[in-house]
Amino acid sequence: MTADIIDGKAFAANLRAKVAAMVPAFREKAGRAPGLAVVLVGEDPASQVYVRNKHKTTVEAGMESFEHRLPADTTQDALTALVEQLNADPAVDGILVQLPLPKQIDESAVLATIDPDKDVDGFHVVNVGRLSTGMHGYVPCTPLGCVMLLKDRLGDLSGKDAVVIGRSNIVGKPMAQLLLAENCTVTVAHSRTAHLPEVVRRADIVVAAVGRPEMVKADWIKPGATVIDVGINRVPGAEPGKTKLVGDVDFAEAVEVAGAITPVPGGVGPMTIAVLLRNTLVAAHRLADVPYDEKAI
Ligand SMILES: Nc1nc(=O)c2c([nH]1)NC[C@@H]1CN(c3ccc(C(=O)N[C@@H](CCC(=O)O)C(=O)O)cc3)C=[N+]21
Repeated sequence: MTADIIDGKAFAANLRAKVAAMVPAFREKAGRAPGLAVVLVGEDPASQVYVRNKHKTTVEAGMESFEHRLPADTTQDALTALVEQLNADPAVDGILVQLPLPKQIDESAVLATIDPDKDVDGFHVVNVGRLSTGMHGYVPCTPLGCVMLLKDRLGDLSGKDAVVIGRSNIVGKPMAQLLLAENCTVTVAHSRTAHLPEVVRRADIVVAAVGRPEMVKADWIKPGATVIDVGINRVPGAEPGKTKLVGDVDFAEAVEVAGAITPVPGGVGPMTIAVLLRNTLVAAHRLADVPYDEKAI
């Protein structure tokens, strides 16, 4: 049996449309548009593509987009000063500092400077703490997008066995917290996990976020399981000089065993940006004291 393909691209387009539909009422009440500031340090080509996409989708949703591009040799102090300026700017509801940052910059120090109430990435320790204690804060966009896809597919996730492969601060750990909050039994596996294929084979839900191209094979997957592939790996393509994107799951194999699976591209990636807009909309409501119905999106 072949798996259903989870169309993250379509789901994300729908989510963006829902966000956009809520912007006019916010503008009416607050007298301004929701605003998202994106800070990019350096010239990494992949990061430039993401930042351009974020700008485009933000504007399409009727929000204000503030782009700040700084040179690769930017100092810690200069970046901190910009973040503080954005913290103080009433037109800015959400701040995203594109990661990774150049070597000379202490990433966690920069994230700690962002006002937690404008931290739409959910990377500030205050929001990490809020998530792990069940308080309202901001949840990282990629894992929140994964949970939306899972709930859309499976409904109630209570009692499901979930295995998250990867323990990063931006995906693996918050993913585990979110699944726990959905009453899953959660295992966090990683590069040192013993008998990884066996561990993954127990799971009703597999979330692969390790950053290794096509690592998860068909015989690691329980037949009928739901597979969410967070990996975005650029590898050599069929023709010389060309590249292609693949996930952390060997899609061609896994699609024959799984019940449902996200493709790469067109799966989790587009969800990340849609959730960023959703988080910015929520931040705008909270900062402007306009009531927001958490059940809306
Ligand atoms: N502070 C911060 N927050 C982030 O959320 C953040 C970041 N830094 N640094 C980089 C990663 C990566 N990321 C992606 C967003 C969208 C796609 C996406 O839309 N991908 C498309 C394909 C895009 C392509 O073709 O290259 C897809 O999977 O279909 C991918 C990756 C957000 N990130």
